[in-house]
Amino acid sequence: MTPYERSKIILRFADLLEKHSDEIAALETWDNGKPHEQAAKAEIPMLIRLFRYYAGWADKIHGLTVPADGNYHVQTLHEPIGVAGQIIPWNFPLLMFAWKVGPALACGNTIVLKSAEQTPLSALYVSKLFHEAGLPPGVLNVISGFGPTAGAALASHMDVDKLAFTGSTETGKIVLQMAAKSNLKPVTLELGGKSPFIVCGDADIDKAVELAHFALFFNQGQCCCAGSRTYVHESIYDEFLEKAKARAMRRVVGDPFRKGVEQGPQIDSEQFEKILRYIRSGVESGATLESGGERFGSKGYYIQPTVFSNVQDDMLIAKDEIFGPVQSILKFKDLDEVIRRANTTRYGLAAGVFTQNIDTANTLTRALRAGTVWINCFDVFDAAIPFGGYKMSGQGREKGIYSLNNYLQVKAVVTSLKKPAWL
Ligand SMILES: NC(=O)c1ccc[n+]([C@@H]2O[C@H](COP(=O)([O-])OP(=O)(O)OC[C@H]3O[C@@H](n4cnc5c(N)ncnc54)[C@H](O)[C@@H]3O)[C@@H](O)[C@H]2O)c1
Repeated sequence: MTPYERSKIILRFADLLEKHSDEIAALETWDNGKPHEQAAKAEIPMLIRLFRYYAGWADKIHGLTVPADGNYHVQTLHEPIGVAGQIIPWNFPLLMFAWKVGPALACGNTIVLKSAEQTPLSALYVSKLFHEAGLPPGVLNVISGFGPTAGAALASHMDVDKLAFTGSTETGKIVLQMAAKSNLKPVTLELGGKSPFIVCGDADIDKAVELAHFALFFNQGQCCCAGSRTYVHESIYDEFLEKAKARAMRRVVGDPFRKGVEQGPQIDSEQFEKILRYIRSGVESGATLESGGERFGSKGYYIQPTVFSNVQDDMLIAKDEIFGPVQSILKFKDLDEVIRRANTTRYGLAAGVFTQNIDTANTLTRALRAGTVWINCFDVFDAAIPFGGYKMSGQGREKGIYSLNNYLQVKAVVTSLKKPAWL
């Protein structure tokens, strides 16, 4: 179909998302356990915005004419890559669906998307809306299934032309190998992180406390880019710590459908147990437990908002991705030191910088080895902003203009010219 027709279908889909946003937000909370207010007020609007953004791209994708030596007319065609295989995780079921499906459809591909086994519900529901919007049968295929079977089948399939994966670094390595061993399909990977959140001595402390809290605890701490290493300058460390602890203790945990609740349960028993093991490891390795540290209540996979101080870089809680509501606060003395320490990680997804000094901000921006640097803000996920990791946080970028290349082939067409009027 023409790009304009594709664009109109995606726009109609966005309208349907808007129309059904109440039940979609409820489904997302049922599926994942995240606070309903978060799904309704933050995530569903972002979902709709992202599809409208990519609807706008559908009819603006084109190649170039290229000047070359000799009597030739040279052009590039930007073709759809073909069948896109997409594997997504459970922490943001619909946003991850959008980051994958939006650009792939805008570029004219067909899709087989596998949702995470913990959260199959909302992706199925919105796919039905896509068909209502006029997407022909067979273009978007959503399957529910387990990783080592359904996911592996996609990664190693000879007729899948491109693979986009979001999940753990461990699984990312497995699917990359599968792609290499099958048909060498290109792979984009969005993987784990251990992002530093750096609070300089001149920062607005109250704002920094609130944003550091948000950076870590948002979505039950289940964010790949969570600010999970809070580095605080020694001159403000004590004040920051007291306030960060007080903020964590005020965090409202409970039934995600209840108004005002900030934190729901973790996704499943496996993650719940893993987080509690990391909390025990923090205590055993000598970090100071300032607040939380235990299960919240006696029913469901709820965990108390937990804050550790006196965290050292070589502790497991400072090195591994915990993926839970556990904030680690570390002290630093000077800029060179914090740059070195922030970069000493196998990950490189994101970083937060809090300072009122533009020179400090500029120095840190260029020195930090991370795919996103947020300055005096965090978790800004506009559809146009590329997202992805350095090092073992992944390969390639999603969102924005950068995602289009993931779903296109470039064909060079060279035509011999007999009597060119000009070259
Ligand atoms: N970078 C990002 O944008 C981003 C976003 C969300 C989550 N994550 C990362 O994901 C992790 C948590 O999610 P998880 O536990 O669901 O990760 P996971 O890697 O186990 O699962 C992610 C997806 O991969 C599938 N999968 C699992 N094993 C597979 C296999 N052998 N072959 C093919 N597919 C397989 C799963 O079914 C699921 O759909 C965290 O480490 C987090 O940082 C990263």
